[in-house]
Amino acid sequence: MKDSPGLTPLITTTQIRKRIAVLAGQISHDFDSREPLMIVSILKGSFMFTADLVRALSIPCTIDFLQASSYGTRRSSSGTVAITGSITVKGRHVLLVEDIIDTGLTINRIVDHLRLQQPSSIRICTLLDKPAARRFPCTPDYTGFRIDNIFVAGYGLDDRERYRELPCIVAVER
Ligand SMILES: O=P(O)(O)OC[C@H]1O[C@H](OP(=O)(O)OP(=O)(O)O)[C@H](O)[C@@H]1O
Ligand code: HPA
Ligand SMILES: [Mg+2]
Repeated sequence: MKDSPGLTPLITTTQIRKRIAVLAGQISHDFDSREPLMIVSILKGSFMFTADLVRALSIPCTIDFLQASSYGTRRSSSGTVAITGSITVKGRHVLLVEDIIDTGLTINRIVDHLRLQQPSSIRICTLLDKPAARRFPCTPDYTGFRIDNIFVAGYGLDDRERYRELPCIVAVER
């Protein structure tokens, strides 16, 4: 990160790649005997994780997207989640793919929103989990890395819309 002063590498590209291989193996095993798994990627933050995760799966899946936004240009949640996008999950086995679960507000709003359509099941896969920041309960079914209560960016995650393109996760200077 020579060109980005203030950024401390936290999780390397290699660590991410290896961890995704393990997660994809577990997911492929758990959903093996079911109908095609319905991947629902929560944008924007999960675009890179989703792209790498689905390529590592060995089971058939479909891929849909919802956008959920609550941080905007802040480093703390606004407390209001704007959800955009329309998908049909009735009768499907859904795997929500998130980049990070922080307070837990976004994932709770999305699960409530989708449950109204009566999917067969909803499971949650997150690359990062910040349990110390939780204000709304959530226990993900698949977790890449548990991290401390610090603001991070890279690999899809942003700090005021910056750094999404980085191939690794960095801690952002406060
Ligand atoms: O658990 P929470 O406290 O709700 O935080 C997690 C959510 O916040 C971020 O989304 P953001 O609102 O920044 O939108 P973005 O993905 O477009 O950056 C992140 O991508 C998660 O979806
Ligand atoms: O630590 C974070 N980084 C980027 N986006 C986020 N959204 C919730 N927590 C974070
Ligand atoms: Mg964001």
